[in-house]
Amino acid sequence: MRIDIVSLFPEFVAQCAAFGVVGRAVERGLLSVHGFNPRDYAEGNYRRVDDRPFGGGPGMVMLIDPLRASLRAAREAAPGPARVVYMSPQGAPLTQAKVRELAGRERLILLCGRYEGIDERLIRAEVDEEISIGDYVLSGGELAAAVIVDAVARLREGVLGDAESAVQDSFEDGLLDCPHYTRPVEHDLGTVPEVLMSGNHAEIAKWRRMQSLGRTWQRRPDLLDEAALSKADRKLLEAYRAALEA
Ligand SMILES: CN1CCN(c2ccccc2CNc2ccc(C(N)=O)cn2)CC1
Repeated sequence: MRIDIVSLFPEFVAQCAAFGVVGRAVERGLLSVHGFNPRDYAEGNYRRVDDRPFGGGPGMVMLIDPLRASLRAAREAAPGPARVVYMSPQGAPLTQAKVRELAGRERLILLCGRYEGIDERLIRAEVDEEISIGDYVLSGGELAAAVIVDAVARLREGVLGDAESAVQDSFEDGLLDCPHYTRPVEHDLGTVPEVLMSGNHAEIAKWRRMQSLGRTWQRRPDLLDEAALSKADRKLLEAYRAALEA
């Protein structure tokens, strides 16, 4: 998979692909991340990439042509169609389902806005979809792009070993994750739930599923569509609730 980043600070995003599982994926050639800086494609001796907004108001707006030239350079840097994604507060909320869809593509171009944003005509002509990583404002789209790089990369075949498998990830099945424990069993901060020491893998799986269901119900009821739960899941959630009242 190739991901191109159009940004005034491309090394910022490239750094996010230099560590951990994503860094290893890049080393192994499963993924490549390349930066394109609109300033390198800006005309004139001031190499302007922004200008004042028509209609007045504070701040500056990114100019069309340096961005358009950067996007063209990114497209031409490698074969094959690329999906152009613009990270902005006006985008569709990023979900794990959307991450899975983006991870299925061979090429992405992530467009990072600075200043007050980008001339709308460039967005309409070049952007395939706008995505927001949450309802808050960042000083630039680079952190949002880094989120997409990480979330997408870890779903690519071969990136995560069995040990780190994304399959049990929370949100993979639409639920929050269960609690995790490791050594020591006895600690002044408490002990480890008995079931996890039982070696009974069916019971352990049931306990973990119950915890995921219960925590989702408690913390993110918006994620829990109780109607869509299997009978077994509904029973587990009942057991979780009953244990709270006990
Ligand atoms: C002071 N201005 C800085 C630039 N910004 C802006 C405006 C338009 C596009 C990109 C940006 C870059 N910022 C982002 C980007 C994404 C997210 C997200 N939620 O995904 C939050 N912020 C508007 C505000």
